[in-house]
Amino acid sequence: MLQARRIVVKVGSSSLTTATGGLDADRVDALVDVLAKAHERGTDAGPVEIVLVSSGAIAAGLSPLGLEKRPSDLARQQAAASVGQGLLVARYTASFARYGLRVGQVLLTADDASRRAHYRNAYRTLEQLLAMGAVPVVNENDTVATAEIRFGDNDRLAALVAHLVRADLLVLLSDVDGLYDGDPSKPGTSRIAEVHGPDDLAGVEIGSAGKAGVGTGGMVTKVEAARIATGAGIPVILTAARHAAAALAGRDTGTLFHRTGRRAADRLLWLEHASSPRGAITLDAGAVAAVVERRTSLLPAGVTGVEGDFAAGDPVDLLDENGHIVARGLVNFDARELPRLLGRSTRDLARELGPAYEREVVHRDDLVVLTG
Ligand SMILES: Nc1ncnc2c1ncn2[C@@H]1O[C@H](COP(=O)(O)OP(=O)(O)O)[C@@H](O)[C@H]1O
Ligand SMILES: N[C@@H](CCC(=O)OP(=O)(O)O)C(=O)O
Repeated sequence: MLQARRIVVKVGSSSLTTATGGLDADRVDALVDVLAKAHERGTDAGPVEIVLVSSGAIAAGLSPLGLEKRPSDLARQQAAASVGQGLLVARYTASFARYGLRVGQVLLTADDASRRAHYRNAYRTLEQLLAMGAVPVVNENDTVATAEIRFGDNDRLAALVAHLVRADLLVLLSDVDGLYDGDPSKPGTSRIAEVHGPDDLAGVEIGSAGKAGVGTGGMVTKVEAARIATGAGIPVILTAARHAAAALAGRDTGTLFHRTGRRAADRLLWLEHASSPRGAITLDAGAVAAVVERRTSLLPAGVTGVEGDFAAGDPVDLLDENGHIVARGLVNFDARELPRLLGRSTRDLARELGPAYEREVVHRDDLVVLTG
């Protein structure tokens, strides 16, 4: 951990704001003190780069808009996020400036991150900010994210950002100092120091957000984030924001999730975990075998059915003839264009409708096979 050179740190709303809404400037400063010092201290191999994934926009916007608690409707959440994100970044800008550090705001949605051009842009911006010594402050782009394209929780976003920037470590900071074997507010529960894989979670009661009322996903989304990151080869520390200094100094704190896999850095992890399908395409048995076993592109000839109202570029699920999801991909046609192409060879389609119709329904580079 001490040798981690690139660290993604995610901080939850409950660690930055008061329960009634409003930023707690002292807590923001305390977090920035820890991050700036870790950056300055560096490792034997060079400086430490920090990417901060910060929640808190909605919570920070509540009291300025006269809202007493997090509203249940998306429109007012977006209004609160719009006001709160500005305040949040202004606070970080002032706080990091005490150390001569610049911050750069990066707002992402689940939807655009799984698209090739947007994914590359996000990657390039983050790399460039780090190369210039700035601290990227990432959040979901709440004001434009509609219900279908929302992450909703920043834990998963942080895991995917860690993968995107090829981080050495993901630190999830919350109001609780680790994963407990049951509801931590109840007596008799204890902290789990290390998780080596799913078996260590058997019997653990993983609950939703606590009483404070500003957090969203509770432990469910943190454990899911840890699963995504560790599966992609990135270890995760989950601890309380007040223990951030200890965690970054490599001292034993919170819960350490060991890596379980190693996965090449590509945007398909985003397609798998971040996108919500806008429709479904049914494949015949030959196309299922081609896509799942031979990892080829999906051509119109192998498609037997289309559901949903998607547009070219949207994520769709690919189903076998029994309706089981076998893959997810970015489709190259609008839903209304597909019915007349079904079962036809690309050569026929090109001859009849023009070369634009020679394209794959889903290109293999835009396709992730879902196992299990
Ligand atoms: N098994 C568990 N171990 C630890 N915390 C848990 C567990 N189950 C539920 N929780 C709750 O999850 C809360 C943290 O989630 P949340 O409020 O969403 O945090 P944040 O705003 O930091 O993302 C804790 O305060 C705790 O009440
Ligand atoms: N994008 C939202 C954060 C959503 C979220 O995941 O919140 P939290 O559970 O506090 O990490 C915001 O800034 O309010």
